[in-house]
Parts: sequence; C-alpha cells; structure tokens
Amino acid sequence: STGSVSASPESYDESYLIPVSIGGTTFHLDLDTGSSDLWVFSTQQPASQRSGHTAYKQTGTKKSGYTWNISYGDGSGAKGDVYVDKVVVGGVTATSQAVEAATSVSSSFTSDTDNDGLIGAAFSSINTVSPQQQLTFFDNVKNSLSQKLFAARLRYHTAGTYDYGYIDSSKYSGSIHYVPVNTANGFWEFTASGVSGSSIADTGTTLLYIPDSNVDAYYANVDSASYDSSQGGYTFDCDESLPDWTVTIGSGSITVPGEYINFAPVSGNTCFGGIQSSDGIGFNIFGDIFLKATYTVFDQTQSSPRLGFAQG
Ligand SMILES: CC[C@H](C)[C@H](NC(=O)[C@H](C)NC(=O)[C@@H](CCSC)NC[C@@H](N)Cc1ccccc1)C(=O)O
Repeated sequence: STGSVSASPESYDESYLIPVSIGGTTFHLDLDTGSSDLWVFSTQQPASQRSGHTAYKQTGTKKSGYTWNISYGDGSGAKGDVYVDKVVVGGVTATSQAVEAATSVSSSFTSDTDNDGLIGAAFSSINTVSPQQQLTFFDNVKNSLSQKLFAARLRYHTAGTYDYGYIDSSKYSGSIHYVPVNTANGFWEFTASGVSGSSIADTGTTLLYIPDSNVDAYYANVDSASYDSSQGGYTFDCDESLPDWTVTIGSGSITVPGEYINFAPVSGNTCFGGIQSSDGIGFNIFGDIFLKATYTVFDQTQSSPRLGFAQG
C-alpha cells in the first residue's frame, strides 16, 4: 500500500498538523519524528484542559494497567492511559494501533487549540508506554507499505505532505543523498558536515538548532542581528534580508533560503531567528526551518535505517 497526507502549517510554520482518523473520528496531530508516542486529547481530561480540542472518547479497547508519561525538550509534557483502536493516515491503516489517551497535558498543549496531539515517528525504542512499550504507527504499517519508508515535504507558509510507502520525484530537484542513521538514542540521528556533534531530523521541532560557533558565524552576516537574552536567542530587524544557509550532508548539500530563517516577529519590528543554538540540548536539531527546504526520506528499506535528503 501507499498513501499521502497533507501537512498544514500553524501560524509562522510553528508546527505542521495532519488529519488522522482514530476510531472514525478525525484528529489534527503533529507528526513528530522526534518522539515515538501517539497521544491525543481525551474526555478523561478536565473539560477546561481540553476546551477547543477534539477529544478521544475511548472508542477502542482499553489496555488495562497500561500508562504513559512523556516529557519534551521544551519542558512540555503529557500523560494518560492506553487504548487499541483503528488509525488511518492518508489512506494507510493500522488496525490495532496503541492510542495513548491523555488524562493530563501541560499548558502549552492546552493553549494550542489547533493541535489535538502528536503522532510519533521516531523509533519505538523510546515509546513511553509502561509496562510494555508500544509500536509507532509507522512500525505497525511498514510491512504493508510498498516500500518501508515515509517522506516529508514540509513547505514555507503553505501546506506540504507526508508520503507513505513511495517517493514522489515531483517534490524535489536533483537527487536524494542518503546518510546512515544511528538508532541508539531512538531518533533519526545523523552527522552533518561542518556541524559538530550529532544531529536529529525532527519534524516536531520548529527551528534549526546548531552549535554556537555556526550560529555566531551565520548572524555575523546580519547587520542588525544580536543575541537577545530576554528573548532567548538571536533577533534582528524584520526588514533585513537574510543570507541563505547551506549544509553538506553525505554527498549532497541543502540550501535553506534566507527568507525561511526569518521565523516570526517578537515585538515591534524585531524578528526572531530560525537558526538558534543547540548548546545544552545534547543534539543539533534539524527542525522545520531546515526540513521545509527539503524532501526528506525516513527510510527503513535497507538492513539498517537511513535518511535521504534532497533539495525541495
Ligand atoms: C526533556 C525531555 C528530553 C528532551 C527527552 N525527551 C525527548 O527527547 C522527546 C521524546 N523528544 C523531544 O523532546 C524533541 C527532541 C529533543 S532532542 C533530545 N522532539 C519532539 C518534540 N519536538 C515534540 C514536541 C512537539 C510539539 C510541542 C512540544 C514538543 C526525555 O524524555 O528524556
């Protein structure tokens, strides 16, 4: 089988949401290659905590005694219990998917009323369900796919797609360049030339986080840029045109247009940069600012997983 689903950006491309059918109800979820839990808002939460969200009514079979509890790098988190239900994404069906129903979520999830939860697409080894870890949607369906892969084509300020089971050559230029993935930490982790340390491809992270030295070198070419500790990152005049950022990954290179690196206004005519420091995180994070310039293939067709990057 194959399938394709639209990925619609929230304002400023903060995140990209896809329609997911769970037990016949459609939820708008953040497909997140940086985590491995499929969780949704549910009627088990206080009404005030789920106001404005589509909530799961536990249509599936409860996995008694199973719980989950996840924390994210931005300090947000959620927890709850576990059901098994039918999940459909872009026409691709998992008949018995672990659906993690929230009993509580942190305030940033409550306030983002476009988002009804996350569908994790990192490796199942970091799924948080206890006493037995559960498989991601991709792990559940990959054997049924024509090819064991999915591909992200996120776009700048407009809807993109996630393709399942096939590569759409109309969505990129040049060729796809593949690099090996280290799965030891459960992420789609790879090495990028000229960027020290390990990097992860994370569709669920908004910005591009790279080491201080790379960040400083980039903004040295932006006259109005400075590090603003009150905003927690580099800011600059919204009207200043920004240089492109190019990186070599394996045998290919990807260029992020400067326009994409103006993330959003923070106050008046001051804008917040899409490139920020990864120091203190433990990984570089190639989030949406980078991914929206690419066609990225999350590939398990070989004996070991690999990532493919092409210019979008
Ligand atoms: C503080 C938590 C650390 C980062 C770690 N958690 C993780 O690595 C989790 C799985 N992944 C994440 O926190 C990040 C990757 C961090 S790099 C280590 N990706 C998922 C995140 N963007 C999902 C999200 C989407 C929208 C709003 C908020 C959050 C842990 O549990 O130990």
